[in-house]
Amino acid sequence: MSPILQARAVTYGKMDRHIFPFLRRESSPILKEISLDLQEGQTLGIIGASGSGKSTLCRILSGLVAPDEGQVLYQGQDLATAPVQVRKEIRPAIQMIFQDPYGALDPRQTVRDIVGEPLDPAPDRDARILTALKEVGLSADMADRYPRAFSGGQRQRIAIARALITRPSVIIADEAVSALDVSTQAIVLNLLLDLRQRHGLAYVFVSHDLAVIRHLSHHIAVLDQGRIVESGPASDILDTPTQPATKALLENTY
Ligand SMILES: Nc1ncnc2c1ncn2[C@@H]1O[C@H](COP(=O)(O)OP(=O)(O)OP(=O)(O)O)[C@@H](O)[C@H]1O
Repeated sequence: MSPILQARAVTYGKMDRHIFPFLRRESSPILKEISLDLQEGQTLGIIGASGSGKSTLCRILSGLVAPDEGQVLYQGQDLATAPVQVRKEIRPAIQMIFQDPYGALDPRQTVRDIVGEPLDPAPDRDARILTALKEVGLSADMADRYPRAFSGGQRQRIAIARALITRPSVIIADEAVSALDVSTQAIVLNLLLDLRQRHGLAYVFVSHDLAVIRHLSHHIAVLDQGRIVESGPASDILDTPTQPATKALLENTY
């Protein structure tokens, strides 16, 4: 099996150049030589203490931010240096879902506009919006309402519909269920599992909740101060951790 998404020796955030460009002070990078593979149709769980670099890694894997060193490869193509046409084709294939279903949706846009936003104008646009809503269990009559009319779980479904509409192969979910109450979490997780099965999606799934990670992940990578200190099959990492950082996470369920 060949990986669909790979990080190769990714280093990011080496300098405080945004604050004092003239000083160019060397600081410890946020991410250090990160290498990982995401297999097609599988889930890679990412765990790590607060500030270990999980959100930064998500932004880099999604192509929103380019690494300072190293590469992110989608089907072997470098997100940063592939020809423009290739990058244009890759962009819709990797989508992100964020933690905050309230903050992530523009309150002034209808659900139709929010879900259709990643699509270029196309004759089948409206039909695709309604299909995406149906995929996440929302009905067509919800399309003309505004986010404020929905519960947290429904808003996260809207965010998932928006991610699905470009027919991605990879979804990167950064604490995607953390803001939801436990029973809504279970419903949204089962929806994500169902979509993985139906569309052969691969997920990078960041969560501080190890039960959630165990439920979803085939493989797990443990981040500690910007480095991957341990990675492997989910059951190995969770049942027989070898690194102090992993043991601390398991003991504290931070
Ligand atoms: N824009 C930025 N400029 C400077 N430093 C940043 C920036 N974003 C994040 N950092 C720093 O990078 C480190 C990693 O942050 P990141 O948000 O990726 O960690 P995280 O593991 O997702 O944390 P949490 O679980 O608390 O969300 C932290 O030390 C943070 O202070």
